[in-house]
Amino acid sequence: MEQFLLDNAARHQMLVQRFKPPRQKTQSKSEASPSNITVATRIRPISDEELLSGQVVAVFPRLDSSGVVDLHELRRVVRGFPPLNSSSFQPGRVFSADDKTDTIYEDVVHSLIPWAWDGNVGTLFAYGQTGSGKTFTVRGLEQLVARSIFDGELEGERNVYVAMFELAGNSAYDLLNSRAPFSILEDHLGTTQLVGIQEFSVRSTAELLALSEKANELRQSAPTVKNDGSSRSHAICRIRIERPSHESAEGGILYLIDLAGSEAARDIFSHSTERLKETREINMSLSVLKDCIRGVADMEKRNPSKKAYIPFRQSTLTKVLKHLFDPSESRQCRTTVVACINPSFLDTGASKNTMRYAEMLCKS
Ligand SMILES: Nc1ncnc2c1ncn2[C@@H]1O[C@H](COP(=O)(O)OP(=O)(O)OP(=O)(O)O)[C@@H](O)[C@H]1O
Repeated sequence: MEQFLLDNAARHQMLVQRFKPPRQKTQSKSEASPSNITVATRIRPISDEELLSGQVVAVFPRLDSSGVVDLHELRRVVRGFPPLNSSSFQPGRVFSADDKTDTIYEDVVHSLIPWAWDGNVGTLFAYGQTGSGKTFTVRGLEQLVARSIFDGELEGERNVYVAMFELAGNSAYDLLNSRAPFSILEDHLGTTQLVGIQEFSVRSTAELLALSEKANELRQSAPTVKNDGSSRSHAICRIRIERPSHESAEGGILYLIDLAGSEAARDIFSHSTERLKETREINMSLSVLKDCIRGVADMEKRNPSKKAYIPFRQSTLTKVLKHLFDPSESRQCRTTVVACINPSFLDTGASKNTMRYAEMLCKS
């Protein structure tokens, strides 16, 4: 299929130029949703390397601020010229290739900071296919978060503590302690404890960024078909914010989560047995996470008082984030999901899946 697309790149571009978008009937619900989940989609720029290899852009946000994204694929036919198959999505607040990380921060992430500062739980997930820009986005956001926390605009005194770790399969590694393994256990009160992880007190933006840099160097990566430096683990930065006068109370928490990239079946044909197992584990944990986020969104929307079954015990990632997903938890949580998209016409299958999921979260 890849070769077929590369051979027909010029036709793809010609048909895309002729495309006349139909009127969209429904409105995007992104931030207006009453749910505590904000959904955004970031379409990264196509790289020079991708252009040089003959790839073209297939994902286009409409310019009319309707929040609609058009995706175009060439259909393979037995006889005649391949026609264009176009589909459209409303995957939340849309950020295009020209939008900087600062804009995303201001629009959908910044509000999580005072929320956590006031003792609540704010979580940011970057989700998407391998090579779609998750690490780029989360690292950029981490810097802006670090500045906001210490720029003096937030009221009151707080102690800030940071832990950074990665989850690979059922294992957890401390990224601020030479990747030392640690355990994830539930205590007698049902609270998830990260047993043996090191947490550091930070007092300035520079201290927080230095820790983030250190953690990033230790993160597990391996080449995938789509990304030479692909992250093969979920990386989690946990920022705990404690009021000195309320040390016994639970502090606010901010999680910044760079999820491992999912890989499509056609991209894993050359993997070793170990890499296949790793990919299966990543895809499984992403699937459980999706079910959990969707479950919470559904529950909030349909009947907040009725407890629903949310399968958070089925993966290490969702066990760590139990407070988000366990219906018996009482902490106030707000979540932002940034769905990341590689705009290349070679990645349309994954891009469709990512946008469908974002769309579903907006509608739930
Ligand atoms: N908004 C952007 N602007 C410019 N370059 C970007 C942007 N987003 C991503 N890139 C570049 O695209 C490549 C892939 O991005 P990145 O490594 O962040 O993907 P990923 O989704 O984290 O991949 P994986 O899941 O495989 O780790 C990198 O070279 C990155 O620098």
